[in-house]
Amino acid sequence: TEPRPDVLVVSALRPGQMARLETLFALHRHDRAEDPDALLDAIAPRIRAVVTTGGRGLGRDIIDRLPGLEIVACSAVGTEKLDLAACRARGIAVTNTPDVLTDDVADMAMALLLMARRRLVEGDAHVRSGAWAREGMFPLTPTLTGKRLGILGLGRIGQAIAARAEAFRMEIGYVARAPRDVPYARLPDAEALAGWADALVVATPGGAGTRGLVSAPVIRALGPGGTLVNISRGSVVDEPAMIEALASGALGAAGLDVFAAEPAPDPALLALPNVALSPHHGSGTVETRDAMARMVVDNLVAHFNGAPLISPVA
Ligand SMILES: O=C(O)C(=O)[C@@H](O)[C@H](O)[C@H](O)CO
Repeated sequence: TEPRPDVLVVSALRPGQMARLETLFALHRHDRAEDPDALLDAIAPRIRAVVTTGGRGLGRDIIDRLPGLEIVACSAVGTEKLDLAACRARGIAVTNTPDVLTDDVADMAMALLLMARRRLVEGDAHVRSGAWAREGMFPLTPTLTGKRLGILGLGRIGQAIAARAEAFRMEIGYVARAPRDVPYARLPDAEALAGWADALVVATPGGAGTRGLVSAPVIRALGPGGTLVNISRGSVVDEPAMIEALASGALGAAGLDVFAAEPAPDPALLALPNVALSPHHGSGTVETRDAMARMVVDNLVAHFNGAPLISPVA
């Protein structure tokens, strides 16, 4: 029988799919190694595939030490922490896990929009602290119904957010590199979209191409009554400018699932009352993470069977 291909696990998948990997491949646990360097020294020439996650990624430091690497399978849709250029240069295939997480991430966007705009975190505290009985009713908040939602990036997740916002009877506008076949207003750039919208959701990929796209002028254009939601990557937003605007009232509120520094965001952000926070959990459901893990293993099986990959990264 053919020896099982050697696979390096840089970041583990859900338990069920790890068990499946164990049966299909010879696993080498870089993520558990006491001395990962020594492990690589011992097995590097044999490694044909790497398993990783979006948060961990994979850099040249490891890629360059694996002469026989054929495929990198990543459990995430966002691949900005993978050195795609290094993979492309060597013809190494890369796969990610789109589609299976779209609904959960879109739900998270709507949840953060409601939490921030209806001030649900503060309202929860108003009840728990006894302030409701002591001080009376919580202040009124702005509504969502009939308001304008601007979506920055109308890809799969952006469109799923739009579908949900329609159910909330919001008017939708968007910015995208190319016009989409959708019944929404297309605005020329982020600043115009922020000026048009009551709430702005960031749904672009991360990486160099979108770094600081939500700049200080964009945040100013969204304004004191505006709500900013980010379920993409912290790098897309000029975070110091956002913190300043939230503190001064130049920006009304924000709902954030991603940050410039994870897992320890800027303490100034954590102290602001008009921000709803979530620990990069957009895809954080059992069902979705299991589906993402399954997709990683399915891609590896397809690769080693010489079949087309399920979700190759272009
Ligand atoms: O898919 C993505 O791009 C994500 O951000 C999340 O679904 C991942 O869970 C995260 O990258 C951690 O691996």
